[in-house]
Amino acid sequence: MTDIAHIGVVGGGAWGTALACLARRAGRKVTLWSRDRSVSAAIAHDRRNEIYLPGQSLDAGIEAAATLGELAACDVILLVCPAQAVRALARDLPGAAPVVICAKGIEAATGLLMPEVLAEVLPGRAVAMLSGPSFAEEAVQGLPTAVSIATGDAARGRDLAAALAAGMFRPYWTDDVVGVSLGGAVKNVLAIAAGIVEGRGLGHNAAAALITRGFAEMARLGLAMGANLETLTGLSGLGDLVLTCHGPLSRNRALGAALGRGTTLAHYMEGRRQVVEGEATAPAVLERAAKLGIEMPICTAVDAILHRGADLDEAIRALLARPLRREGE
Ligand SMILES: NC(=O)c1ccc[n+]([C@@H]2O[C@H](COP(=O)([O-])OP(=O)(O)OC[C@H]3O[C@@H](n4cnc5c(N)ncnc54)[C@H](O)[C@@H]3O)[C@@H](O)[C@H]2O)c1
Ligand SMILES: O=P(O)(O)OC[C@H](O)CO
Repeated sequence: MTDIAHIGVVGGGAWGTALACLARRAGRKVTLWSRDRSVSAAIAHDRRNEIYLPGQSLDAGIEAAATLGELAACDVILLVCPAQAVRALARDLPGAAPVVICAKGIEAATGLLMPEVLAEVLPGRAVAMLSGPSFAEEAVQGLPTAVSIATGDAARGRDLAAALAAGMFRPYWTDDVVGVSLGGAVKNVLAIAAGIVEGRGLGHNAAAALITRGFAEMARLGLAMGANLETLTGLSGLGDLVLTCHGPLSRNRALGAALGRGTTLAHYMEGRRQVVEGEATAPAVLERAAKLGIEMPICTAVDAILHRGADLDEAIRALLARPLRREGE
């Protein structure tokens, strides 16, 4: 039995709101903080989050915290903000409770995985990573969803899984923190590529090739960083890659589709409040890969299209014109 009775959620976006609902369904007391107090107030009082989860009825009993300090007595804190905001928010986390990072990305300024950022900001604090194929909209509707929770301490992983599991939400635990952190970050970059394939009308053959060769890139980097193959082929790696590359609910895929149809990045992002993690993570993935001498041609093409003005059709032609090689090489 878990002794995790009270869960703090930092972030009132789509996933923070969904995880707060899931934790309520698991019978936990839940307190949610959002930097926008009108969002947390609406979640708590109206059971709505029309900005990030429009049209969804939320669970009763989520309490709104006006300050992060009000989370000091929580048994666990779920950190559910964009990856690039994790460092700043972690600095302000109160108490000593374990932190479960639910952001999928790599810090652009440092090239660090999310748990590596936490280790710098909160040295000695217990940290876990939650990731996997999980559209917030589906999870909050009570549709079946399975995720991975990674922590170096197996007993803590089991307790966290037990504290969040309920009905249709099924967390697995693992000690492969690097694998779970990396899979969720790289899949966002590849989902932008999958969107481009769709937006450009490149067909189903291309979509399947993109997922397969994209996974090869994720696996090459993951293995070089010490991840386990079973994690990379699991929920947080291949599982989330397949979901995000195919799922119309993906914001990363939607960005790619818009680019494929000829929209510019700046135009697409103008006035948009929802995070598109792959955009900032693309160069960070490549920096990490370069340090290890790992080739990631699809991620390189995505980064060039996003940030270096590369012509989309030229980038696609260049990918297909790469030297032929034995599969698996
Ligand atoms: N939406 C999903 O289906 C889903 C599922 C699994 C994981 N995730 C991951 O969860 C993380 C959060 O995603 P989301 O879907 O909740 O995003 P979102 O765009 O719906 O909401 C982002 C939230 O973070 C807040 N925020 C943004 N910048 C901030 C800052 N600098 N400081 C404090 N708060 C800030 C926003 O106010 C908002 O509450 C991302 O890393 C995402 O990849 C999302
Ligand atoms: O909307 P996306 O592209 O950020 O994807 C959401 C989740 O990460 C899917 O697991």
